[in-house]
Amino acid sequence: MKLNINNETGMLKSVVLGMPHSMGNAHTLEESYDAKSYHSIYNNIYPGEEAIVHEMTEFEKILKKYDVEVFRPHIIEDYNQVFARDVAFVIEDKMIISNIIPERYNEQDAYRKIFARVGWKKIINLPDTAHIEGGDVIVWNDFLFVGTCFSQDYRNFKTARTNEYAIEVLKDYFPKKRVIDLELIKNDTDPFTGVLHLDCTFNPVGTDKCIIYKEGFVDESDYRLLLDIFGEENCFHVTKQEMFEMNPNIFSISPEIAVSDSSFTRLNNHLRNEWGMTVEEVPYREISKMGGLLRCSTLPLVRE
Ligand SMILES: NC(=[NH2+])NCCC[C@H](N)C(=O)O
Repeated sequence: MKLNINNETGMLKSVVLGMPHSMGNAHTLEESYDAKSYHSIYNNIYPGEEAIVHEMTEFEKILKKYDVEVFRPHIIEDYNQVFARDVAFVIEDKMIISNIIPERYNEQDAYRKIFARVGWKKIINLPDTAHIEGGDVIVWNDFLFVGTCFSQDYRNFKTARTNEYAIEVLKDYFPKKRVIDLELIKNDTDPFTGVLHLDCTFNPVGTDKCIIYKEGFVDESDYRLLLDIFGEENCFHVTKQEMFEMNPNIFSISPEIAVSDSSFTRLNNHLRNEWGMTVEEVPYREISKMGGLLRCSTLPLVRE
């Protein structure tokens, strides 16, 4: 397989979709490692497997409808494998294996066959202390946007998944990319305040547009920079409630086609009516309760 990812929206050819089966029981509050799951466990609304299987099956149908080749990780018993995005990520023709949070280490085992297809020459392993997850990495042509946490107490946050060292290493591997680090607000228990990954607060769509939540950024100047890059009129601003519902985390099949949650009325109308896009709607409310959505469930391998 020849990997090829230069941006977020090029015509999708191959993708890994996470695995809903045998996801195990809900964690305890103490064991949870993202604010949205914490909130769901606390309120006794953490989803069951049947609902998750249904939602991912609906998503897969849309991918197949557009002739996308869909790979799946193999099933690890009683282990949540819904969010393929974070396990590894592709930049150009290289696959970088994430140094993911320890609670999710085992997920990588299930990708052995996929890694073998990619071939070791195209795989980059990072030094152990370079922490990074695919949800924090957004490739956008010459730009590489990376969500991070520079705070002193980085290690105290389970929701801080990407550190400065990983960004430095990425710069060495991709010297031609303009790497933009974006510091994100972290909070392990309040999903209305903290953002887990960059793709929970910002996501490009089309060829020159994006969805963005201002309060996800520590520095307003980072938010302003993104507005400058995309142009104010090309940015769809989401509210706090919409961020909580995970509106930024939709998934593009091409510059013209996005897969979105059927409950995102304001966003979907905007994509269709203002930006002329085709929006494929899938039910994804239950998955959203585990801290990710459509982008998080995928790991794109080839885009045209
Ligand atoms: N790219 C993403 N935003 N992924 C969401 C992952 C959610 C998962 N519960 C975690 O905490 O790791």
